[in-house]
Amino acid sequence: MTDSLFTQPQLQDRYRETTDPVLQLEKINVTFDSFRALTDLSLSIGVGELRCVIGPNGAGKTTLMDIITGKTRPDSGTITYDQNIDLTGMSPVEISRAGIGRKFQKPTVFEALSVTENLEIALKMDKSVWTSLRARLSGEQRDRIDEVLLLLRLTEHRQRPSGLLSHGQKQFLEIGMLLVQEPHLLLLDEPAAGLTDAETEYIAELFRTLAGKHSLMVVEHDMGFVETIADYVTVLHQGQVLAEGSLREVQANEQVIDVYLGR
Ligand SMILES: Nc1ncnc2c1ncn2[C@@H]1O[C@H](COP(=O)(O)OP(=O)(O)OP(=O)(O)O)[C@@H](O)[C@H]1O
Repeated sequence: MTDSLFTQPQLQDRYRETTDPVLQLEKINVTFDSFRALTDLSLSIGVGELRCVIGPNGAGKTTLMDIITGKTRPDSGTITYDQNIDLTGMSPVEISRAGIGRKFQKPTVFEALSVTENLEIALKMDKSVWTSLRARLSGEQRDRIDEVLLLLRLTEHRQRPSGLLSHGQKQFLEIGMLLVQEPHLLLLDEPAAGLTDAETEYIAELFRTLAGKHSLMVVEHDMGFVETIADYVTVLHQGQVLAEGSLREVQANEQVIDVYLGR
């Protein structure tokens, strides 16, 4: 089922290998007043990779997502998406249209609207809420919504006002709102926060399914969840990359143990 939804190749896909970077950050610096939130940060994420970013509070994880999505402008450095798109001068809307979707930690669904209506709005991000609700969906768009409802286990709740969903269902709906837009790169901030064990297990399985067809960058504190999903982990500390590698490798790193994992 996911195959038909997530294999809409872009023209350049056939020239890409999974080792090619979908996102490259080089020497990014971000300063708030005189505080250095990111310092000379360089990071590369491969096509189809599932990357986890971990690190203590204040390490710069949210700021990292903010500069990728255009919410915050870096003072210096370059951000290259899909090998030749320079994100540094683009607006958040342009970046989203280029294929980068972001899910914030707190669900931000339209609570008065039904589950399906939320997905319809997400499909037509370029229109206002009411215009998009009145606009007719194509058959293909309806199919895509149905597939996402099924994938996120929301089919039987499709007519319910979203405000009546559980916290986990709202998180799933928001992930669905990203998926209907078919992003190439998904940025997810603590997607497992507040989920039940069963929901966490399902979301881990879902992310593993999405990886390969999408690239994912997941910021997460729950090490059990990171262990289940991550191929490769980046540890941030004080706005810099402290370590990178498999979870086992970074867990064995003395500096990572000192500043984040504890002894
Ligand atoms: N707009 C801002 N103005 C001033 N300082 C900021 C601003 N945004 C972030 N900071 C500071 O930058 C540092 C990095 O913050 P950031 O939110 O990116 O960290 P984080 O790793 O996401 O932390 P957490 O795990 O607590 O969410 C923090 O010390 C924070 O106080």
